[in-house]
Formats: sequence, structure tokens, C-alpha cells
Amino acid sequence: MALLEARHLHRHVAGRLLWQRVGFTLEPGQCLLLVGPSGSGKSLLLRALAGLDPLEGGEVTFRGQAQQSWCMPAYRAQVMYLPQRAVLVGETVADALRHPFSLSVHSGLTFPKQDARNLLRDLGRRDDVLEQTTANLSGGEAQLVALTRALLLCPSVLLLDEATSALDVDATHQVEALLRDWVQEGERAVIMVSHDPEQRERLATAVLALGAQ
Ligand SMILES: Nc1ncnc2c1ncn2[C@@H]1O[C@H](COP(=O)(O)OP(=O)(O)OP(=O)(O)O)[C@@H](O)[C@H]1O
Repeated sequence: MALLEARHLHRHVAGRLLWQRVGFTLEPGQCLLLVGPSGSGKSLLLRALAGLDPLEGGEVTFRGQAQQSWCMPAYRAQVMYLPQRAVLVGETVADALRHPFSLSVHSGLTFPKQDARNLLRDLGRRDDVLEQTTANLSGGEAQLVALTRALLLCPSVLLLDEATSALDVDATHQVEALLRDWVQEGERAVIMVSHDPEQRERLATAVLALGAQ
């Protein structure tokens, strides 16, 4: 069964039609790259898929069930959106990674500290990264911590808004490798906004284009 499906989506902003007749089927193992010029509405589409903005028209289903019929916190725990600018709650990286595990929607999960360390190591971070102060992280480091936090929460679909935009080449390749492995390890898939045509070549199993290309 498809993980996420969208049919006939459309969206206006301030009277301007941003996109229409948007549709796709996201199967397990897929990495769908969402492309389009700045302002074409890529972030707004991810937000709609995450259930953060109401659907203006059309339908989104997750595991065959309409988005509106899901309990929203449970839906968003499974169809997880990472904004372009990471928001980290907590004084240290460990605190920020642990924080969502205190929320009732994740009450069945325990913070896996060693997995966190391993993931961050795979992403090229130093061994003392968990003790680092979140306020002092660079934009790229914050992106990596936010991605790690998301992966630790075991979603089914990751909606990534330019998750590598602040990263150097090595870290970008490490994230891509991690995502490629992650989608193969279970019933999982990724939708990622990207402005990089080479990243599209390396990572995409499918491409969805918004606006003029
Ligand atoms: N809450 C809002 N109210 C009004 N207009 C908005 C709102 N959010 C976004 N927009 C507008 O909608 C358009 C699409 O925004 P969006 O952030 O989705 O674009 P994008 O394709 O992700 O751009 P970029 O590649 O630059 O990140 C932009 O013109 C933006 O100014």
C-alpha cells in the first residue's frame, strides 16, 4: 500500500493561484524530490501534507486513510515535517533530542541516547556533540540535530524542507546516504525540497515540480 497519496491539490495565496492539480503516490522506499522556483509554494505544499495548513482543495491520504480522519498529533508523528530553519527546544543537544519524548504522542518511545550518538557520528559530528549548547550551534549543525531528532522518533514519512541547505558538501553527502539507507530499512519514505539538480540526480527516485521549470 502507498504510504502517502495526494490528489487534485490546489492552493491560492493572497488571491494568486500557486499550484493546482498536484498529485503523487509515495511508496515505501521512495525519495521524492520537490522542486520549483523560489516562491512556487514548496514549503506550503509540505505544510499541507503535514496537516499544518488546511487543505484548500483535493485529498491527502496516509496509509489509505484521509488526512482529516486521523488524530492530528498521531498523524504528524508519522508524517513528520522539518522546517527549513530548525527549532530546537532545550539547553543542550541532548535536551533538544530528548524533549519530544516527553510529549504524550510519543509516550510509547524512550529516548535512545546511544542511537542519537551513533546517528550524529554518522553525520560527522564530534563525540561531545550531545553536550553542546543548542544556542551555539551553526545553522547546519542545527539542521543535523533536527534531522537526528526526527529519525529517533521513527516516523513513516519525512517531509524535509531543504534539509541540506546549510550543509557543506561532505555533510550533505552523509545526510543523503543516511536517508537512502533509512527509506530501505522499513515502510518509510521521504519528500524533500531541493534546489540542487545534482542532489536530484543522486537521491531522487521521483521528482515533483511546482511552477515553471
Ligand atoms: N502565511 C502566508 N501568507 C501569505 N503568503 C504566504 C504565506 N506563506 C507563504 N506565502 C507566500 O506563498 C508563496 C510560496 O511560499 P513558499 O514558502 O511555499 O515558497 P517556496 O517554494 O518554498 O520558496 P523557497 O524556495 O524560496 O523556499 C510565497 O510567495 C510566499 O510569500
